[in-house]
Amino acid sequence: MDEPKVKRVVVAGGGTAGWIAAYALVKQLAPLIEVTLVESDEIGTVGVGESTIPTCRTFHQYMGIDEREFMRATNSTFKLGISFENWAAEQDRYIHSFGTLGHGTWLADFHHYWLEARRQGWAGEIGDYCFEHQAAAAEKFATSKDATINYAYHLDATSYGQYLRGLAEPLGVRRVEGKIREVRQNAESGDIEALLLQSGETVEGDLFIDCTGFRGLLIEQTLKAGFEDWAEWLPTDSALPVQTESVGAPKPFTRAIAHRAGWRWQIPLQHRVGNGLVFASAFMSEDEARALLAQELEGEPLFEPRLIRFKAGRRRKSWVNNCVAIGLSSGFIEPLESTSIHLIMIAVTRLLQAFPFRGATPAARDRFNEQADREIIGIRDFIVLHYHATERDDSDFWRHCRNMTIPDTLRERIELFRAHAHAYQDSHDLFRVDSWVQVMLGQRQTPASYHHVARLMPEARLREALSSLQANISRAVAGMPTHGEFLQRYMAG
Ligand SMILES: Cc1cc2nc3c(=O)[nH]c(=O)nc-3n(C[C@H](O)[C@H](O)[C@H](O)COP(=O)(O)OP(=O)(O)OC[C@H]3O[C@@H](n4cnc5c(N)ncnc54)[C@H](O)[C@@H]3O)c2cc1C
Repeated sequence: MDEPKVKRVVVAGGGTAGWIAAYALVKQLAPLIEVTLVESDEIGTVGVGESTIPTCRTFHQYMGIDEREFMRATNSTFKLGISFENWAAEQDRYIHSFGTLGHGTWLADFHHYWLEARRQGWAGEIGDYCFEHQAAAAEKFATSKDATINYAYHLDATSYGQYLRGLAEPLGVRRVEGKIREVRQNAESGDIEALLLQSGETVEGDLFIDCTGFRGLLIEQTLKAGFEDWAEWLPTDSALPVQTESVGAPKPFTRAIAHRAGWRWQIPLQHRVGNGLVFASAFMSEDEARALLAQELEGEPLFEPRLIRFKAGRRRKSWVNNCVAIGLSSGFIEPLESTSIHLIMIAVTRLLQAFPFRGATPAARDRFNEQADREIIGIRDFIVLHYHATERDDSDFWRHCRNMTIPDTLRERIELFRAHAHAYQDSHDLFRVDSWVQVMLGQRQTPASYHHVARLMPEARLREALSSLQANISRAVAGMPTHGEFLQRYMAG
């Protein structure tokens, strides 16, 4: 085989996206490629992004990351899902867990049988039939060789970048500190040839990964990929993150607590809690948001919250010429279901699988962009569901969300669920049927009917199946340590 044409890879940006990309590229493809990362200490990183989903574990396994070492370095805790509070109605709560709901059949998923049991009047809540859900509700956690538990992490974003840097540099990633002043393109092809830094240094490359965050220095400012704005469906556009001291034992779930113009998060780490208020500036001023956050914080703040403005939407193309945008430069939905780090990891995985050793072809770029589009659209719909399917009527913000026109793709899903309890996961969808069901039910979407096969099951058999499942899960959860106890033991091990 002839020598690869694409050998010098330049990663622009050293936030979570930049260091994930740099580490993965060098770990998997060196010495076929050389990786240089350019980051600016003066600009810094967005500094948030601390809640993940279980795909993070798979990615870490591919990358040979040791769980204990990573958790120690990033003060991580375990996460079993998200507790949604005040979403469907004030004082309401449900958990979207990472678990599987009961056991369905090939004809009908579990929730159809559960709906029949509810009709008969004796079934518990849907979460009673899910191990991760019950464990989260009881604030328990344990991993063991005998039983699987589906989990993710809460991590310290700054330490995570530093940890990955510590893995990447010994493998050969060259880090250049400095501000990119100009991007040099080939006059004919438009391909990027080099980054010119303020120091006068020039960093040349064959393939450029734009991880410069919201500014999209290469993909947008240089290559004009275009941005599709989703503000009509996702009205929040501002966040006030702040860290506080821990109060109490860390919970094995993220809290997403809705307020009158958005929501706030609580992410427990080993050494502190990450908090933040997300709000829609059209419905709440910065001063009001600061006052609300200060009033609701549970621990002592470790610094003054700083305002982050963002735009929900996606880059029209993530891969243009010889530049691939990964991370916030490729789009941002909003952090409600903790999907951004997943999108970084999946984009890096796709890039590794389709690495353009002989130069980027239009077919490779189209395939990459098509996959990225489909996935982010599926996530967008899932997030919009939380805002739109609500009974809240207590503020202009919630009335706007209830009444807004939603994407057709989501409207069809909601109609299907309401009419037939039908939920599905398309091949490009990140979220499984169990996730759609938990959120649909949590947002009080009551199906008018369900698969009649559930009615064919004799009541005694259905009762026996559900009761023993619930009892087995409860027994297992009762025997588990609390999340705090397990964490302490695991970190000491
Ligand atoms: C409020 C909020 C909450 C979030 N919560 C979550 C969450 O819970 N879970 C989750 O998965 N995601 C979350 N995210 C998203 C997550 O923060 C990002 O996906 C992640 O941090 C990756 O960011 P990034 O690396 O793309 O950009 P950044 O962190 O902004 O990094 C950009 C990098 O580019 C460099 N750079 C920029 N311009 C130049 C230049 N001219 N010269 C040199 N270097 C330059 C910067 O110095 C920096 O190193 C959240 C985002 C927000 C806004």
